[in-house]
Amino acid sequence: MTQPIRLGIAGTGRMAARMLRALKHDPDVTVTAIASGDGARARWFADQCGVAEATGNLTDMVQNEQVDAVYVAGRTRDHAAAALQSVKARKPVLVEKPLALTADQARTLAEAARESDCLVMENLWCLALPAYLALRDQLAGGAYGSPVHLHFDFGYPVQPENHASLFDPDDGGVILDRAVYGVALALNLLGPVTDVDCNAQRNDRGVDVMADLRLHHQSGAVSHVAVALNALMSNTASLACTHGHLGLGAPVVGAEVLTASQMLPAAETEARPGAQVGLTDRIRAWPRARKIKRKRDMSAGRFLGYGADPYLPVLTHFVELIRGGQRESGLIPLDLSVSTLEILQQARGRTVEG
Ligand SMILES: NC(=O)C1=CN([C@@H]2O[C@H](COP(=O)(O)OP(=O)(O)OC[C@H]3O[C@@H](n4cnc5c(N)ncnc54)[C@H](OP(=O)(O)O)[C@@H]3O)[C@@H](O)[C@H]2O)C=CC1
Ligand SMILES: O=C1CO[C@H](CO)[C@@H](O)[C@@H]1O
Repeated sequence: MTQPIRLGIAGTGRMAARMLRALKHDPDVTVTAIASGDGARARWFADQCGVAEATGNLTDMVQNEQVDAVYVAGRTRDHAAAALQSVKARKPVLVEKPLALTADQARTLAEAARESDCLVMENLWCLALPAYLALRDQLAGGAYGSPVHLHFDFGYPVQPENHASLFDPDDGGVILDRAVYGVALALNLLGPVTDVDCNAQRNDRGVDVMADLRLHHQSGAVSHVAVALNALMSNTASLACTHGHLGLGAPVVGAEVLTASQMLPAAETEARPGAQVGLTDRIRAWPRARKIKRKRDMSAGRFLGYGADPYLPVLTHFVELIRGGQRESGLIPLDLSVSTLEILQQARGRTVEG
């Protein structure tokens, strides 16, 4: 029988705990060690989670023979350095989103990964969800024509007292934390970006809490990515194409519903001056019929479940890459992560106060 991958986790926060919960559903992975900036905290966290090894020294963990691969789950500002340590030890590493704090850090990490032939993948977990894969397949199939406009919004209110990292001026902000998903999807679906505009609201510490990004793609398409830490948004994605529309239902980060509707040029009807009122017009004039149609439209959409936990598809993908000796993910390539960070950085720098 194949032995489970022995994973070391660098981090003791919310996401480290959340991923440990997801991993309970994955018999292919066992967590053998925890690393933290603080040894006592690592021990406490490991004890809470039933993990044997704990250390306050990340180098010790990545070099530990009981660790085959590493998951970097600490603060965003520490991602690149932690992942580099893993690359130096030639251990495959899954790095929380965003891959790094800056585009330079991301590029350095990507180069090191390629030079060392070591697998590095950003945890852009949504891209591995069945609904996202189906969206890409539908678009590639060509039946909806060419993509023209993407709208993606992700926001719900969170309080600084419960989410210190998100509101830390050296680490957080909504652009890095939440726009990362929409920007990665936009690049994935609509290709390279030539120009970025951004409007944002900042709190009294200068942290961006709401942002509205507009990406101009080389193809001529436009993406609109809106994100918030201070408001509830629709949490949906909507892709307008020349021959139809594809959409991801709420919650877009974790979507399980794909909607689709086609409108082929042949379906366009000409206005017919003086035409008689037909059956269709009579039905349309009946409010009850419109209500039934609306109910049907609202429930339309394919349910594409992710299984027991939304993080399982990306974990399964990571394990498959390791088992297959792959050095990079085709689904979440490093170039995508680097380009995403370049855009996030431009948006952060180019922000016009809103
Ligand atoms: N993929 C996803 O869906 C999500 C990803 N993330 C990403 O995960 C990363 C971590 O986010 P998250 O786990 O929410 O952040 P947390 O603030 O919960 O934890 C981050 C780090 O802060 C330190 N820390 C946490 N709590 C305490 C405490 N009580 N006392 C002292 N230190 C503490 C720990 O450092 P140490 O490791 O040194 O112990 C921990 O690793 C971010 O990069 C974020 O973008 C976040 C949420 C969801
Ligand atoms: O990446 C993320 C996914 O969703 C979280 C909340 O549910 C965000 O805050 C987070 O950073």
